[in-house]
Parts: sequence; structure tokens; C-alpha cells
Amino acid sequence: MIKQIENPLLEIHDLTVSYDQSPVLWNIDFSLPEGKLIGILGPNGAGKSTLIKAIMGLVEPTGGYVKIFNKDLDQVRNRISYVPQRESVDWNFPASVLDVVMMGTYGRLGLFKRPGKKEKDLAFNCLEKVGMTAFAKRQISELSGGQQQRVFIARALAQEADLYLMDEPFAGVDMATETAIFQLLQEMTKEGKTVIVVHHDIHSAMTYFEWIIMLNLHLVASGPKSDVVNEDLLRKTYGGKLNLLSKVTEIIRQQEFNPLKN
Ligand SMILES: Nc1ncnc2c1ncn2[C@@H]1O[C@H](COP(=O)(O)OP(=O)(O)OP(=O)(O)O)[C@@H](O)[C@H]1O
Repeated sequence: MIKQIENPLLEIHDLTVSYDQSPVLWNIDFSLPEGKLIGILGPNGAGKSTLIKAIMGLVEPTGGYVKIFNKDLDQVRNRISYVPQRESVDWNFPASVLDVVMMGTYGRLGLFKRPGKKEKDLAFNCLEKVGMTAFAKRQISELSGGQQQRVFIARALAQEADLYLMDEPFAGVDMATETAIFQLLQEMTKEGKTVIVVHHDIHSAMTYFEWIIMLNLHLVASGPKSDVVNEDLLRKTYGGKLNLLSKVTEIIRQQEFNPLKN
């Protein structure tokens, strides 16, 4: 099930990405609407991070193209914010928490302008949103994994982008913080921002995402949650991982009776 969109925010056409000449994403074709909280789901090695990297221009496709806001990436890079996977970041880089979040504001400052009070206030505001104000002066190397992740989310927020791409932003983040940040992301989408999140926990995925992309090297589905979350498509995405499927079936059943569902 692949729902195409008129005037999409993001359009991916026939995208193939290979590492060492072996394709890991095959002929991916989908478009996404603006202002939604969108989840990318799939098993380990499904190509989720590769898809995000291809959108960000960090890996070169062997075929196909990506258009964002109907433009090439280079024309809209300053409207996009990217939170990479935790492991790909050098957390020993000597910088305070506040410095890291301030870096998020640099893109809008221009080449020769130094960050001032406005940028500092914005950085503190973003730290507050992720509950990390008290750690502003700490070195990032001295934080726990979950705290570092929260700082990185604050840095992304400080970019004040229109499109956010987050690769497993909740890895190592506790449940209460995950809930608070998901609610924050929901609020951002109400302001017209689009947030795309690679996510592993199927339960919170069902709760928070409005739109779901299911990936397993090929695109299995892309559409509103209510259209794509069914046992058949989940089986195609995750294969015969029956424990997971029975858990998901249970979640779907609960959602059918959940008056709060989207
Ligand atoms: N730089 C690389 N060089 C070679 N192969 C790679 C590289 N990066 C990823 N791969 C391979 O590409 C495939 C897709 O990897 P990717 O990281 O995109 O998957 P993923 O869905 O994000 O996985 P996970 O859920 O485990 O993070 C995997 O088989 C992986 O081993």
C-alpha cells in the first residue's frame, strides 16, 4: 500500500542505494505530506538509516532521485535538520551542552555573524524542552547516553527547520523522556513542521505516528497509520518474527478499541 501525495513535501522516485555495488535499497518510490509525524519502521538492516542518509545526501544513490519542497537538497539544506544515530557521533568532542545546542543556530546566522543573546535564549529554550537546562555547562562527554541524545534533539530544535530527520532519536532515552519528546514533536507538526523518525518500538510507533513507512530493503508500505498497519503488511516487513507479530496484532486490537486513536 503506497499512498501518493499531491504537492508532496518529500518525493522519492525509483531510489536505489548500494554499498560496494550491492543494493541495500531497491527502487524506492513514495511521497510524503507536510506537517505530519512520520515513522520509518523495519527490522535491523532494512535500510532505514540508509534511506535517511540518502535523503540528506550523505550517500550517493545509484539510481533515482529525492526532491524536498519540490527542489534539490542543496537548495533547501538550511530548512532541514538531521539527528544522526548515536553511534555515529564523537561524544568526546570538547564542547559544553550549551555550545552543542548553540551550534544548531549557526546555519541561520550567516558566515560572519557571531551568536548573541537571541541565539543563547533559543538554545536555553530548546534545552528546557528536553529537560536538560540544568546540564547546560557540562561537557557533553560527561553525560549519560540518554542525556546526550536529549542534547542532540535540543540542537535539532534550535535549527528551527521545516523538516526534521531523526535516526533512532530515542535510543537509550527513558520512557518518560520519550513520551515528553514525542509530545513535543506532535506539537511541532501542529505548527506545520514535518518530522520523520526512524523508530524501533512498535508500541509507541502505533501511538504517536500519523504516517508510517514500512521498509525491508524494498518499500512495503507508506501511508496513514490506519491504512498501513495491518498484519499482512507487518508480516511482509518483519518476515516470520512471530513474537513480534503477535505483539503487534495485540496492539492493533487495543487500538481498535481505543477512543484516543488518531
Ligand atoms: N557504510 C556501509 N558500508 C557497507 N554496508 C553498509 C554500510 N552501512 C550500512 N550497510 C549495510 O546496509 C544494510 C542496511 O543498513 P542500515 O543501517 O541502513 O539499516 P537499518 O534499517 O538502519 O538497521 P538498524 O535497525 O540495525 O539500525 C545493512 O545490511 C548494513 O550492513
